[in-house]
Amino acid sequence: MIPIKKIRLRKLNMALINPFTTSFGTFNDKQFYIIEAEDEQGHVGYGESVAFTSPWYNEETVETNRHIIKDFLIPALQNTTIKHPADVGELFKPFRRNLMAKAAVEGAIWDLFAKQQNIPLSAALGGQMRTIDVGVSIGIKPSIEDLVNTVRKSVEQGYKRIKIKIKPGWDITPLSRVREEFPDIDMMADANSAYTLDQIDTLKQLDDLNLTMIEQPLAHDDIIDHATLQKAINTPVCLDESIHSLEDTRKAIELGSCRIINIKIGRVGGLTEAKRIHDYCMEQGIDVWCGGMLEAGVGRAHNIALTTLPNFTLPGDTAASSLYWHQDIISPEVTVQNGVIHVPTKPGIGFDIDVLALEKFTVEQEEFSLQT
Ligand SMILES: O=C(O)CCC(=O)C1=CC=C[C@@H](O)[C@@H]1C(=O)O
Ligand SMILES: [Mg+2]
Repeated sequence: MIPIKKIRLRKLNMALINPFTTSFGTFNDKQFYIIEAEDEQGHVGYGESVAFTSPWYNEETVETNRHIIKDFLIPALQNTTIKHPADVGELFKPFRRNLMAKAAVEGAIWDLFAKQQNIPLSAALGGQMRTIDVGVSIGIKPSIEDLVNTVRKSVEQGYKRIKIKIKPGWDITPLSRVREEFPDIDMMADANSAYTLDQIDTLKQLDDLNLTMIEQPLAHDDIIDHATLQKAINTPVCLDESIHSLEDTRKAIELGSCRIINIKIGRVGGLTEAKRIHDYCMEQGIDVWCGGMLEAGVGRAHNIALTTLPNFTLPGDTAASSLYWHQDIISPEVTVQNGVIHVPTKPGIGFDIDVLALEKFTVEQEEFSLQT
């Protein structure tokens, strides 16, 4: 039984070190919710929502998070006995989608559970890896030289994999230049659904670049055209936005839509579903890696715990805090030594919360008492 006395919603606003460009424009800072679940003994579990302030990645926003968590998810937890964090997903099933809101609340309960059991979150999930390999994600750059210099810096920092964002008009030429400069690096491209099958000839040219994968080249809600594309190219297709559940995963694999899956805890509704997808992909021989959503330290810590599961065979996007934040909300911050993160062994997410930083970045907070 996981007794929860109160749940706190904190809206944070943190300035990004590097602006993040999406189809909605460029973000210079990130607003997001941290969820705190506290028990009678004073243990506090932390979860982080990865929703942005605009619905460019999926249908959720910071504001929809508040509405769904306050008006549906917390009331669903009232007068309910939660025996294990895996029960939370079942409880939230009647509410459609809003997976990032669900994942943030479930994540706080997973962290609280692990702290109550006095075990690391990684152990609670069944993970055993003591170190994890990580890569970096590089956005669209103003020039090819700028891209090459950014790749060089990341390689010198020892990152195990370089992910480069592409779009029509910024694809084969910049990638070829990087490959020319760095013939042996583990390089992948992320298209964020910028292509259609009309550009299949361009996508076929990726096969000359020895990429480890092309991530989400086609529509965000497609697995049919991705299956057509995967049959036409040798480069493994990796799905991100198309996969929201174990069921989506099963269908994509049956159709041959991909050979790799980027698992993001927020996109699939939480750690329980993320673990189910991991386990199914392991049975089916599909490699997985843990994607990033520009998380602060709490979300980063959850990603690290998940990535200790055995089928996370490919470097993920959980890079060091210092690539994103002037100051993170955890202590110590996430650091990367030669492309490797050492998994924390303390109970729960394994990092302390930097309470002063948390307060400094909190722009709003609400607290709800729970009868569980
Ligand atoms: O957290 C990171 O550094 C990775 C961020 C990142 O690459 C992405 C975040 C959200 C959507 C995409 O733009 C992209 C991705 O495809 O994972
Ligand atoms: Mg992606």
